[in-house]
Amino acid sequence: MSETIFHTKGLTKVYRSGAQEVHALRGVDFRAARGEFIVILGPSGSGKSTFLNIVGGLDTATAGEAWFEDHQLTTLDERGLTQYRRDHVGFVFQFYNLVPSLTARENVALVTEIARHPMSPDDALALVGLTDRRDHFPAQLSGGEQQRVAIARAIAKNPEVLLCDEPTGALDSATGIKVLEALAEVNRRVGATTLVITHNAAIREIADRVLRFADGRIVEETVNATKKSPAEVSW
Ligand SMILES: Nc1ncnc2c1ncn2[C@@H]1O[C@H](COP(=O)(O)OP(=O)(O)OP(=O)(O)O)[C@@H](O)[C@H]1O
Repeated sequence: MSETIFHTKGLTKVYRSGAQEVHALRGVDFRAARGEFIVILGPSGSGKSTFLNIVGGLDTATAGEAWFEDHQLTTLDERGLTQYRRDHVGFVFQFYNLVPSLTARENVALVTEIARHPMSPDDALALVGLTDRRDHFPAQLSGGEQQRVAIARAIAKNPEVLLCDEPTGALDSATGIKVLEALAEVNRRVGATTLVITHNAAIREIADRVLRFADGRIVEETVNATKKSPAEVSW
């Protein structure tokens, strides 16, 4: 059996505001093998982002366990979580959060300057097919190109894990496919274990495994015997 990189046991998250409680996660048991490409589907409010944020060290659990390799994330303090994120995790969100006054290469270099084992900004931009745009500013790039810069920035520190929350949510399908191609390429070439949250069920076909969340739980899991390349997917 392949090596486990993440696992969770009974992962539970309750948000409290005043007297109100929201049960965002109701006991999630999960395992990911190193290098897997996992797509996460499920209705709005089903707990997908909460789950991703906890395994990414951006949020903490109310109960249960979340492990990355032999680190118990649920016992780390703020400082430990920051270190975990810095050393191991790349994030890609729906909105790219690039620094407008910096070029593509400079945006990526912001991360490589503080990383322990970075690749060069040029190599990261080449992986996402943006070598010829590296001296452009974000305003001179399309939405899809900006998202590919954000992916280059996330992978330039050579993270073991790439966590993506709606990476194609703001993009049309042709542009979204280019972004997915960049993610698939990074997963293949760098071997980063990749989790992608999406509302777009067509994207399931490019995954090794698909998880469906509903009401704070994983209610369905599908293993794809063969996966498609992003270019073969349409929506
Ligand atoms: N900071 C918070 N405070 C209170 N409730 C929250 C907070 N963050 C999320 N929730 C609630 O937890 C539940 C799960 O939210 P979550 O964002 O994980 O769902 P999701 O499946 O990612 O939804 P979407 O697809 O709309 O992004 C929702 O009911 C949400 O309103």
